[in-house]
Amino acid sequence: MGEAPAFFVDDLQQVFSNGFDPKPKVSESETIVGDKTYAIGEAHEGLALSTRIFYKSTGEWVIPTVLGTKPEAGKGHSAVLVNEDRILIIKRGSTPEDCIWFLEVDTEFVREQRKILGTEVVAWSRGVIGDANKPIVISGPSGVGKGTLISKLMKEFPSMFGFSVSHTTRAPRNQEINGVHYHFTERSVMEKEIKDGKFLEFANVHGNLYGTSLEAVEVVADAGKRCILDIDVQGARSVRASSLEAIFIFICPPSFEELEKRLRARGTETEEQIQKRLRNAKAELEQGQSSGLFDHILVNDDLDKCYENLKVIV
Ligand SMILES: Nc1ncnc2c1ncn2[C@@H]1O[C@H](COP(=O)(O)OP(=O)(O)OP(=O)(O)O)[C@@H](O)[C@H]1O
Ligand SMILES: Nc1nc2c(ncn2[C@@H]2O[C@H](COP(=O)(O)O)[C@@H](O)[C@H]2O)c(=O)[nH]1
Repeated sequence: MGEAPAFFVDDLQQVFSNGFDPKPKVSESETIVGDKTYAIGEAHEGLALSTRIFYKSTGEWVIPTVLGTKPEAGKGHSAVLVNEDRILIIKRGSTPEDCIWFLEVDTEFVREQRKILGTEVVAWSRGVIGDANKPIVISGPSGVGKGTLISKLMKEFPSMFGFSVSHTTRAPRNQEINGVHYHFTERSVMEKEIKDGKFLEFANVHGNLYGTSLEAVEVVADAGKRCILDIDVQGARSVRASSLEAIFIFICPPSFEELEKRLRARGTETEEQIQKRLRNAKAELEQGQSSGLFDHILVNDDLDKCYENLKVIV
């Protein structure tokens, strides 16, 4: 797959064998990936880039399902196939933050989505420069809404962010899937793996052992995504001391009463566990807000507002 390099075409006027009538494009690039040709077009400056796929073997054009945020057209672009599975788009005349994009055409994520949706799929993600590529560490007391915010981010930008799946010795909750939400493990096994140097960080949290394996972070990086870690304040401190350069965000509740309300309403802990988590929350809130460990502190009062602020940071 992907033997042919991509090229840039200005004012493409091509007519294709199946009579497909391509709308006039200001410019269009074509990238050959195996049997398929991905045509990425720019109709007008400011409008989103369009994608069509031409099947050489059948002579047909297909409009794929497009995931992720599409880039806006600029003053033309160049396209280069990378890793046989994504097309690097370099926009002309754009700001440094907006000039590099990737169109995933055959990544693991795209292949999975193709199966789920039963259609041809491509996924856009913005290329990142400098800080924008750093992993994101999200901490805050239990029940503040870290998981909720991370889920929203992953749902809106599925090809951009990847979740670091932690190990834990706590029992799975209903709906939690081993390998997706956590790697659920025995304490003795995890302790051995910690001794063997397999963990970036680990901590005793609310009476259980939690930790981020080096592999969990590598899996996300290997998928070409930006890693998100949901870890407690002790873990954040360990990551800060490690060689992993990350952005640290602390999420606060609007009040302690509201935190308690959310934790109870979630209905996943016993009364004893809730009390333990609330006791620990007091210390975490003090440390989180005063230690200088965190680059950003967000108050999760209104969920949508907090999410918008999170998006601005990341
Ligand atoms: N801004 C918000 N307003 C009201 N409820 C919220 C808000 N954010 C999250 N919640 C709710 O609060 C509960 C706890 O949220 P969530 O499970 O995301 O917390 P968490 O910080 O990930 O907790 P833990 O650290 O224990 O995993 C959930 O029921 C969620 O729906
Ligand atoms: N230090 C680490 N803390 C972690 C990790 N994974 C999760 N956590 C934190 O644990 C608590 C409780 O989580 P819950 O799923 O049992 O509610 C929460 O604050 C998480 O942020 C980890 O790998 N390392």
